[in-house]
Parts: sequence; C-alpha cells; structure tokens
Amino acid sequence: MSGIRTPIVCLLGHVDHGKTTTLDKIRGSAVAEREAGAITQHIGATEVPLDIISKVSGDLVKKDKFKVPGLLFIDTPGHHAFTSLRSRGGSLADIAVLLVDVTDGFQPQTHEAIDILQDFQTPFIVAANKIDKIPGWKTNKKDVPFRLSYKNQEKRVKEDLDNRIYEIVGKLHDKGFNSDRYDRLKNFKDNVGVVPVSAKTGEGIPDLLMVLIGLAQRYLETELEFEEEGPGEGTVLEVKEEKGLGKTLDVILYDGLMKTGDSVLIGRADEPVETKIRALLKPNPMEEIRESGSEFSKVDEVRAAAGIKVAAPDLGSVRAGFPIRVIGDRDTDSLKEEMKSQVEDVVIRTEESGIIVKADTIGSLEAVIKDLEDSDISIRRADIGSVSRRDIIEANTIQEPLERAILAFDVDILPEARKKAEKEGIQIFNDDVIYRLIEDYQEWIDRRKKLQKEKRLENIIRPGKIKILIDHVFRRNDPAIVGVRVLSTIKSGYPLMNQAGERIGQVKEIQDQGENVEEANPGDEVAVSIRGPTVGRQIEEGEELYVDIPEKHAEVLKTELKDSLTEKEEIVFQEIIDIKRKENKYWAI
Ligand SMILES: Nc1nc2c(ncn2[C@@H]2O[C@H](COP(=O)(O)OP(=O)(O)OP(=O)(O)O)[C@@H](O)[C@H]2O)c(=O)[nH]1
Repeated sequence: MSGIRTPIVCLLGHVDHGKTTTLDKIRGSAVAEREAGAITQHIGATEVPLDIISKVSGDLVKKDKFKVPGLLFIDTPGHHAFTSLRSRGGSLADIAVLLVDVTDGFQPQTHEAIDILQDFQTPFIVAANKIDKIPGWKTNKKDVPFRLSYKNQEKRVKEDLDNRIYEIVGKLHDKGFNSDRYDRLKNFKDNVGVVPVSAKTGEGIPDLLMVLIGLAQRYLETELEFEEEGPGEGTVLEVKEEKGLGKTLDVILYDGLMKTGDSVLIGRADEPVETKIRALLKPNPMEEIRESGSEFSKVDEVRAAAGIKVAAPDLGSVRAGFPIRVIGDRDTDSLKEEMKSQVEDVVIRTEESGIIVKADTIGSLEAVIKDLEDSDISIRRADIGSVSRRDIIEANTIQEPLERAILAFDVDILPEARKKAEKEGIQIFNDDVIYRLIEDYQEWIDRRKKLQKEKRLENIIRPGKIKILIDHVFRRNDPAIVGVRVLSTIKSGYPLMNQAGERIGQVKEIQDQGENVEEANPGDEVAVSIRGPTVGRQIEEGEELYVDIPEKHAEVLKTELKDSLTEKEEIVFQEIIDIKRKENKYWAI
C-alpha cells in the first residue's frame, strides 16, 4: 500500500542564529497542545502532526486540505543531517529551514548552509529570526501568527523589519534565489519564502509551520509517496553505546518499513555488514521513564519517516552518515555492491598529492570535500574517523611542505597521532565549523608562503657600490685588502665588477675598526678583502666598483623588491643596469 510519509525537516544556520531555540519552541508549542494529538518524540527527531500544526497556526492551516501527515524535525541541527548516502540522492532532509538572525544578517555559515542546500537541491525557507530584538518591537502576545504581531508595531519598527528583510532578499538574490516575505509570495516553488519569527516569543512560529507544511504538500507530494510495506531504508545519525544494549544506532528511516528480526545491510568504509535487528527502540516520555526507570521501550515495527534506535550485533565500524537498508526479498549481493560503491564514491579517494581530510560523518566529509574543491585545494585522502597514527605516517610521505597537513572536522585526534605529528612536523587543523577549518589552513599556507618568500628575498643580491680609497691598500692580492668608502650597501659574499662590467672578484670579509661585519652601509669607511683581483692590475686605487648582480636577482629587484630599494640603491641599480646593457641590450628587461 502506498501513502504519503512525513517530510523530514532540518534546521540550518550560523552559530547562535537560533536553531536550538527554534526547535525547542516548536517542540514546546506542540507539547502545550499535547491533548490535541500525539506529539511524538522520536530518536533524534521530533514529529509534529498535522493536527497540532493546524491548531497552533489557527486559521492559517486547514487540516482537511492536507495529505502530508505532519513534519519530522531532525533534532541535531546543521550539516549532520546532510548526506548523499540516500538511495534517491540528495540530502536526508526533504525540506530545510535556514535560520538568519535579522539583527546579524548573513554570516559565513549562512553562506555555507545555502551552498549545501543548493548542492543537494533541497527546497528551503528562511526564518528571519529574533524579530523581537528589533529596536522598539512590542510583543503583545506570545506564539501568535506574524501578521497579528506586525500590525501592532509602530511604523518605523515595521520599516526597520522590512529593510532587514530586503537585505536578506538581496543576499539570497546574490546566491541566485528569488525571495520575498512569505505573505507577499504567490509561488513558493520558484521563490524562497522569508518568514519573520521570534524563536523566543513564538511570534511567527505558526507561520513557519504553515509555510513548511504548505511547501511539502504542494511541491513534494510525489517525492513523499512511499510503499508503506516496502523494505526500510534509512541513514545512521549517530552510533551510541547504551547501558544494557551495547552499541546501538540512531537511525532516521526515510522510506518503507523496518521490523524487529529484519535482516539489514549497513554501510561501512570497506564492506557493508549484514546483521539482524535485535530490537527497535523508541524513547519513553519523561513520566514513563520515572515509572519504569527505562529510557526506551521496544516496538515491533516502524514506518517512515521516523527516528528509531536500532540494536543489532556486529555494529563494529559503523559510523554516522552510513546507510542502513532492510534486505527484504532483494538480492543481498547486488544490494551490497550498490551500497559499497555509494560509500566508496565519497570515502575512498586516493590521489598522489594533496592534504588528508578526516570528518565525523559522511555528510560532513562530503561538505568539507566540496568546499576544499571549491577553494582549489587538492585532497590526497578523505576518510571518516579520528586522526590516527596511520594518518600522520601517510602525511609524512608527502613531499610538498604545504600539503603536509591534516584537516580534521569535528573528530578526535588520538594522543599517539598528536605526538607523532609534532615529531614529524605535520600540521593538524581541527574545528567543527567548515569555513573556519579551511580558513585556518589557508592562513597557515599564506604564512608559510610569506616566510618562504622572505627567505628567498633575503638571499637576493642587492645593488651595492664602493670606492677604493687612495693610499689604503693593505694587501695587493690573495686576497686583496683595501680600504673603501661604501656608496651603497655591500655584504660579504657579494660578487664585484668594474665599471666596464667585468667581474673582478668577490667580497670575502668586511672589517669595521678591526671587527668583522656582515654588511657595510652608505658612508661607512671599512676594510674589505676581495678574493680574485690584484691591486694595480684588475683594480686600482680610487676606482669605483659595483656589485655584479645576477640577472635573475635583478628581475626580482625590479618586481617583488622594487618598493624595498632605498633611494641610493635605486640610483646604483640604474647604473648597474646601464653597464650591463652595454654588453646585453636585453639584460633584465
Ligand atoms: N531575543 C531573542 N533571542 C533569541 C532568539 N532566538 C534565539 N535567541 C538567543 O540566541 C542565542 C543563540 O540561540 P541558539 O538557539 O542556541 O542558537 P543556535 O543557532 O542553535 O546556536 P548553535 O547551536 O550554537 O549553533 C541564545 O542565547 C538564544 O536565547 C529570538 O528569537 N529572540
């Protein structure tokens, strides 16, 4: 028998823009209306039935017009709900709510969330949250539809809100979405509805629920059709150790039916594992926990969409983000192959060069990979799980210094891995926000590049010039030692040429009042030893000598170091160029 299942809804948004508060509010309003119908707390999700939505939103939703049974909100907000390991592709969420704090506007994770939604082609609405924080906003009554609150506001407050919404509309436009305040929109399919809400006071929350259910009803109906008796398909949201049960899986079932005793395949990094469902568990409400002392109670079967805890043997290396499928009367081997290739598409990537990426779930791994690709950062291997010693050993085989790095998204770094990384000089970046992780890596690269550049530039031979003083020859050759006046800085080791452009030797040492110095500056009178020439033959008292700059160095001086040349150096550099170009017209052009 086919039916329409509950759409799965996920909340996304920048840190502190109100995801948790909005979920709590939705749960809270549903709980307040408990007597009207069963609000069901699932594992990892909250189901708000149509009855409640209809009641909460008053005349906004006429329940007899809807076939969608309600909304299933995933409790863990954010990227965790996004995974492509779903048979039909796309995200685990059917629809999403993007939270934007109206007083804070678009922030990095808002952009990140939109990119994810765009990638997975997930329809979404925007909740313009915290309207109660707009200066002058008056909350007369809590949990009321937006329109009732709005009409009581002063004109300037209304204008303020409208301006903030236009800002959001503008930002969405830049991202390629048409949008408007939801009550000014006719078509939600090609436009994104912006619903002003306050998760704190509940103003606009009825509208949010109404728009969501309307969107699901109108545009997702065919996608929400499912075989109620078909083999269950789901995604692992979390792997948890439970007292008395051992390792269990929190699963969001998005299709079909799952029963105790069913044989299932669960994806893993290498091969899917075949196992049998020992128990399906749902959470007990608070009062039942108090009575029975047990957090869960067993159920024989569960239908999509639902959040359920699965107890089964052999859950060893199963991780969040992997698919779980009831085998039913399907061929186990071909199903296994199909699941394996799905997992491999994401997890197993081995390139010759690039960084190593680790993440907690397949969904987040995909999101990180995508962002790295967008930033043109190559990846050697992307994988799920903690950063281990093995990862460091692999990173240590990488030649390119800027790729000797591991980007770890929301995972542990095992102590022995950290130790080894320190020893081998492997850089580990760890964050639970994708853009920050990538930003940190890029900043590190920039810093290293700058250092490399500084080192390289330090070694560039600069334009120097000296004049040999009369009556200051201390030794004629091997090496020649003469007193000089410095006209433009010289350093020991610099090659020297005469005014005809002939190489005459190399500065060996510089002595200033009997002390060896590395360099001598304009105006200094110092003694230099010059390897190569003999005074009276290749060099003469009173002669001016130039530093014989290699052509490659001259090119760097003309470009990257141009601004660092002193006035004196600039003049001398031009003299050197003139000398060189007598011989070679195109020298350092
Ligand atoms: N005034 C006001 N404050 C709000 C509203 N919604 C959320 N807040 C406050 O904003 C702060 C952040 O809200 P959360 O719900 O924790 O935000 P979040 O997006 O879940 O944050 P993370 O889980 O850290 O990403 C909390 O102090 C909330 O009380 C609102 O509508 N109005």
